[in-house]
Amino acid sequence: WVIRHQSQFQDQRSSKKICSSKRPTAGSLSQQYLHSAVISPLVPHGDETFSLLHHNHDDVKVKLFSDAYTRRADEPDGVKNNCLTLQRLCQHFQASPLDLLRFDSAKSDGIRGVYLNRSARRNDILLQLPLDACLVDENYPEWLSNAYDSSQWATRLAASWLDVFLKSNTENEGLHLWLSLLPDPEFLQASLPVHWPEEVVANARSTSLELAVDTAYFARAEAVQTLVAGLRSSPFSQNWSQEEMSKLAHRALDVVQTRSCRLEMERNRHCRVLAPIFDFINHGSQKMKNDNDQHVDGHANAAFTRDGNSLVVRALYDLQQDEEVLIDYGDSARPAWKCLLSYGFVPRCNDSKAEDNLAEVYMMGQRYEVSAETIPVDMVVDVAAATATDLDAQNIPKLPFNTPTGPENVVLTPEVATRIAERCEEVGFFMLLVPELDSYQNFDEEEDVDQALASLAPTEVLSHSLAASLRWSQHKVLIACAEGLRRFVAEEELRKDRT
Ligand SMILES: C[S@@+](CC[C@H](N)C(=O)[O-])C[C@H]1O[C@@H](n2cnc3c(N)ncnc32)[C@H](O)[C@@H]1O
Repeated sequence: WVIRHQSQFQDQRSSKKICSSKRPTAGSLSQQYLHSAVISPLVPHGDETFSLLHHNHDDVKVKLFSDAYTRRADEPDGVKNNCLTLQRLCQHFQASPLDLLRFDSAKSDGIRGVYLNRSARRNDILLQLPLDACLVDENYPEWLSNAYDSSQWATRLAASWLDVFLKSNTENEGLHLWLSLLPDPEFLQASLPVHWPEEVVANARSTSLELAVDTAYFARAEAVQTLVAGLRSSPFSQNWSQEEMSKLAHRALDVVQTRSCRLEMERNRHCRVLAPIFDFINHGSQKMKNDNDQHVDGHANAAFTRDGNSLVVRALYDLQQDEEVLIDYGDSARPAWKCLLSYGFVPRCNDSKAEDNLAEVYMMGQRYEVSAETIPVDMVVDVAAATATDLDAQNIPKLPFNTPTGPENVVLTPEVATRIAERCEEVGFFMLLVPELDSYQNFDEEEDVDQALASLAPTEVLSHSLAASLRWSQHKVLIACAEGLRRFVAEEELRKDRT
């Protein structure tokens, strides 16, 4: 069992302990929700990642959603064939190989991605794309001012995207085709928590997400302001009202947020890039392994680098024909709340080796984050202080610590482990309950929750489902954590009996 520093997986801000001001305290937490809760129909079944297609309350809307997201209604004629579409993009952008990849949708959840037309060997080049074909944050349009700060790369890249988007009717056929294949703007927007109403963000039950959304909200407002000011002085200004310009700016930032990557350049320089074709590759975690340390379905099987003036994607292993190409999106895709914030989806994390994910637990008014295999030192210390008054130091087992800076003098007693396990189970159960019902508009407590969900627009179904997915993913972490702690307690008791 690993006790880790609270900050091991987190950024500085979210690693701070937060006294619960907004949320109910530990004692009242489950009581309050149990009181009015019913089991959520949005909770996924089995071990599958949550899929909208499993949502059986509004099949029509959900179907509509999946079509709209994977294929634009105005997709140009003659490019229905997935292989040909990608091949045409490769020709336009001088990418190679020409015919190795195709677009396809996963059978399980309908999510579009890039698949192999034939097998590939480890280290083979799956995609080589000239950087000239990409939008690079350094080459932003002249009409953008006030965005020279390095932290404003998203604003610069969004300006480049807007420039291409607004000119796309007259110029470059390849860019036009690429733009026509991008996700439907409304659904893209609905997938990103920065656009969600406060109560939907709260329904995901992650304080880290709530705090990060607050920060992202203000950063977004600033970026939109800069882009709109730029657009006003651009050649396109006369065509758009203020409201339309701000909507466009949001759309550009959504595209950049979910589809750009960071590339290391020469002399320790790096830049942010929006790379057509490459931007259709989905995320798989490099850390997804089973108990025997073998890779499982959905793990990353490719990686990208800059090679001279190209962006190059190579196979990490020997790959089969029809396999989906997956790259690891990096730190912004873990833990799950951060992936939701950044990319608008909740990643599949396997439970037994869930190094990728964390779940929050409030205990005694403090917030902690546990993973399936680790708990923070602070949590152990705080719970021990609250639990034990006369512990016999002789009987306290010393534990191995995997962290080099591990606090060797902190011990996890069976008593403390049991308290934490109980709390994890309690919060884990709470994650399965429907959030405050009044967040579903027009919901009368007497009515069935199905009815309230049926009244949601398709985009609202998406945001509510994603919030439910994050609750589900936290539930799995909490239950795995509790199971691990219970195992530890059982082993300790056995050991005590033997001695
Ligand atoms: C770089 S794009 C990848 C291509 C995208 N699927 C498409 O159809 O345009 C990133 C977006 O794809 C989706 N995505 C990527 N990896 C995913 C995954 N493992 N599970 C679910 N959605 C994923 C998310 O919507 C994300 O914002």
